[in-house]
Amino acid sequence: MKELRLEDVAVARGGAPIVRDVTLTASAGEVTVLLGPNGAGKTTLLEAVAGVLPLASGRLTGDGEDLTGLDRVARARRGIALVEQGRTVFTQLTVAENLRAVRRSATDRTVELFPELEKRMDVQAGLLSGGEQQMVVLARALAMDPSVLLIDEMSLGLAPVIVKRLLPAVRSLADEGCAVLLVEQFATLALEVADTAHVLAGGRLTHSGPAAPLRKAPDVLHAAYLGEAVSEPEARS
Ligand SMILES: Nc1ncnc2c1ncn2[C@@H]1O[C@H](COP(=O)(O)OP(=O)(O)OP(=O)(O)O)[C@@H](O)[C@H]1O
Repeated sequence: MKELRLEDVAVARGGAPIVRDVTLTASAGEVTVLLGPNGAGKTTLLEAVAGVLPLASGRLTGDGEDLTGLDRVARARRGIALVEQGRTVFTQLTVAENLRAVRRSATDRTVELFPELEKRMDVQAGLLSGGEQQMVVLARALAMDPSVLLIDEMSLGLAPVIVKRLLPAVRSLADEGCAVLLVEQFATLALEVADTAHVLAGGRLTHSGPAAPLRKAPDVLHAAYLGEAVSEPEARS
């Protein structure tokens, strides 16, 4: 899949509208970051894209094909993978077993991306550091060979120095052709690897545009987090 598109998407939880009017595209070869304050609806939106939650209205398409009516399994078959919040490794299994549970050859690819895991393959995943566990989670998602990777706050509970190690790996996945849609709380770090940025506040997009200008415009980002309608940073005087 080269292009995943959300058109006027609304999502509800327990009958309560959480996300509305979201239109955005995630393209192959790019990192699209979704920023925004806690409770804005970012997880809700990713879950709706993955098919965990239904869309209340709007459309989801992959290269023009309507995916809206497909369930999670059918979307996964189309190449959409979700890395959920929380480091969901099998703690009792070794790193290698965690990876092989998805695909036998997954360990080779993992070592390419995260050489530090090479010596940890026979260690129980539950004994790894948080950062290493997140590497295993990412590697498992990759083993499914997704064309669209949805990543929900992989940095939760991790130190910025670890996040700095993980985000370039996410960038390299996009460079290899994956369309990455990344939800991230470390906005500054995420913008460094992103091509396009969207800010979700109060369930609506308050900013959409290229990531690069936002790196130098914390005030624009701040306003978007507060839910204010904002102009493109380049357009400001
Ligand atoms: N299972 C649920 N049932 C009902 N409402 C929920 C449920 N989970 C989350 N919510 C509500 O939906 C809103 C959006 O939550 P969501 O987790 O999508 O936001 P988020 O932007 O990902 O925030 P965070 O960064 O805190 O994870 C919040 O107001 C939250 O209270």
